[in-house]
Amino acid sequence: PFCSSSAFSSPSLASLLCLSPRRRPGRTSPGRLVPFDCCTRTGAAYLARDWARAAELLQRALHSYAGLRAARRACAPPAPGGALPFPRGGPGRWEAACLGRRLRPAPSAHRASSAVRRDFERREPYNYLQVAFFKLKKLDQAVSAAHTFFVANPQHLQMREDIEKYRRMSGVKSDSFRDLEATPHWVRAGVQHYDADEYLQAVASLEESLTEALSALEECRALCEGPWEDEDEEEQMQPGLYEAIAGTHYIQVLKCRQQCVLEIATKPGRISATEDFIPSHLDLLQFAYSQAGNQTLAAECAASYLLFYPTDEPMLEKMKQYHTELGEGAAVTARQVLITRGLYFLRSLMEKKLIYYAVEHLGETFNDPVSNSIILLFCCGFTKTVVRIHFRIVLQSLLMPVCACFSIGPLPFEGIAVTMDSQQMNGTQRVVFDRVLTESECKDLLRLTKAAGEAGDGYRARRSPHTPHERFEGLTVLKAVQLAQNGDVEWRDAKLLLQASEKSRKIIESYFAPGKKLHFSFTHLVCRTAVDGEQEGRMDLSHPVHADNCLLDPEGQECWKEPPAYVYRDYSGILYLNDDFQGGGLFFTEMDSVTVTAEVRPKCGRLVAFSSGKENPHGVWAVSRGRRCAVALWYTHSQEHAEQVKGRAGEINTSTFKGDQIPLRNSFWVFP
Ligand SMILES: O=C(O)CCC(=O)C(=O)O
Ligand SMILES: [Fe+2]
Repeated sequence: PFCSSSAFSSPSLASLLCLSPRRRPGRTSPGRLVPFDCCTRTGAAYLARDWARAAELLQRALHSYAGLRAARRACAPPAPGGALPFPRGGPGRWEAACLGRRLRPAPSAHRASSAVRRDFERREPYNYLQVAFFKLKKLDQAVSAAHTFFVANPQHLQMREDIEKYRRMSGVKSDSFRDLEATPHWVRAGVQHYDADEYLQAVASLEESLTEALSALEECRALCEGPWEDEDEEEQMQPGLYEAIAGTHYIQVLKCRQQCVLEIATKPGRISATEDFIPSHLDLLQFAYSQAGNQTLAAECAASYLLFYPTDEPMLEKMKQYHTELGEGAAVTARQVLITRGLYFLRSLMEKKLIYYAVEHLGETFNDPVSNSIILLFCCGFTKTVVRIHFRIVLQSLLMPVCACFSIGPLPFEGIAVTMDSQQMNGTQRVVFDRVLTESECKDLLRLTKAAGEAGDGYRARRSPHTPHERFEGLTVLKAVQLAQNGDVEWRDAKLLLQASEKSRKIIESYFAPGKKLHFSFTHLVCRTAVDGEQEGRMDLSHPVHADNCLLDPEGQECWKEPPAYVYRDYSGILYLNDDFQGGGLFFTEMDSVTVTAEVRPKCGRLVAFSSGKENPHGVWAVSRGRRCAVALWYTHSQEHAEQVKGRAGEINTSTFKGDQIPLRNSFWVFP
């Protein structure tokens, strides 16, 4: 009955759904208030008739809006001349600091256009919410949303009609007609008492609502993940626990909990039971207790608050004050029941312990380029084994946003991004990483390619082995080192080539084969240059379609893993250095060698990596102008086939490496 509902014809539809361009919502993390003006996505979901998503986003926005108002209320400075002393810095600063503490992202991110604010004041989102719930066949929730809207908009004829329809519907209970915005009596009482300086009553009400919030959160936890391990036990931090909650199950737990908290937040008679609610209450409580003269409990609330925001300066300051007031001997501890909550909220202790655990147990895998993700997974309760199993699936999945709540220190290879994974490249074992090299590193390596043209090995600027329309210059690592020793190229550049190859090796190893060693098989710096005057009507490729470790037979749809193919190569990588040329894209095909499944445009710092077998036939489009340079890398699991600078360069003078060797010491390059 609601297709013609007011929700679809409301004049403010455009503003609520943000059909006009609007600033994107800020990045958010769990446990933090989402700016309530997150309607761009709501609008998209709504218009796409993705009711579940629309309902979720609307609820989240409503919840954030409520949180914002609560924060404003709680942060309103005390009236001048009242019983309270004026806080330091004056009321304006106090309010700003208080809001800053409560609202994350920053208060400015919560600013919404006046049209959207008006819509929220008029409870417009409930109108959309009722449609979404109705479509989702969640009648009870649809009715309460409709009722909530109607309470604030009794003149709304369309809604009046809708409400009547709901009333006549079988399966709709009369207690479904709830006002979801009605403030529970004890919250109201708490606020009133607070305002009236009746701190003791305020304390009682606030304690009651805190208990209520905790039990609501507890309910979600129990509902979603079963009983907790004994909170007091140090074992909690042991890997065993994470084993127990690891894997896909944990993803489900996280999803379930989010959903549950959301539902509770919009239940009638309940304050929003998010975790942010707890520290806000503790802040109010510590103030109320101290005003009521109970410094011990005030200090306990302050200590509990610090579990959530351990670096909050005003609270640390107060804590100091309480210590002085109570005397040195008095033990001030946080509330026992809040310890896990605090941990949960911040995850800081857990995070640290897990990182220590990871450092200790993960060894080299930990030091890999995607260790960001590994640590995040660890923080989310994943074990080493599970990390391995779920590694690739999990990276792109919901876990990333869910877990991205920790700030972690600088990591090796920080800043590298996975731009495309196998799925996005329509294949298996394919990936594109970006930012593996900086612009200046690309420049330095390009300088080396000049030497390749003059004195490089292999092709020495001869015609390409693949096409007469391009020149091909190659420089092996070995040759680069020799040239550096002779002073023909800068030593620093040669070393950079070694380092870049090692970095790529680590990246590829940890992405595709964590825990299993990958050795260099062959490495060279290659440039392909279009030969002027030979590009007209060109139909050939710069590099014909092939697989790297077998002989491709497109007709037979086979790939023969036998010599002369380099059958021991397991993974291939190409680290690109530039993009100032025409053509030259790398592409992947099916086994038929003609059906293109993915393309990669080279650019500085981009590393494409893939398994070297028949699952990855690939080729390079003709380079029709300019010069295309890359480091081509092949890796093998077989130690026997490991490329050794030493083995093949007997004449290398090892003294060159002295002192210079440090950055390469742990690399897989084998020096004398
Ligand atoms: O340079 C490229 O993009 C790919 C080269 C390649 O496939 C090869 O050398 O085997
Ligand atoms: Fe290749």
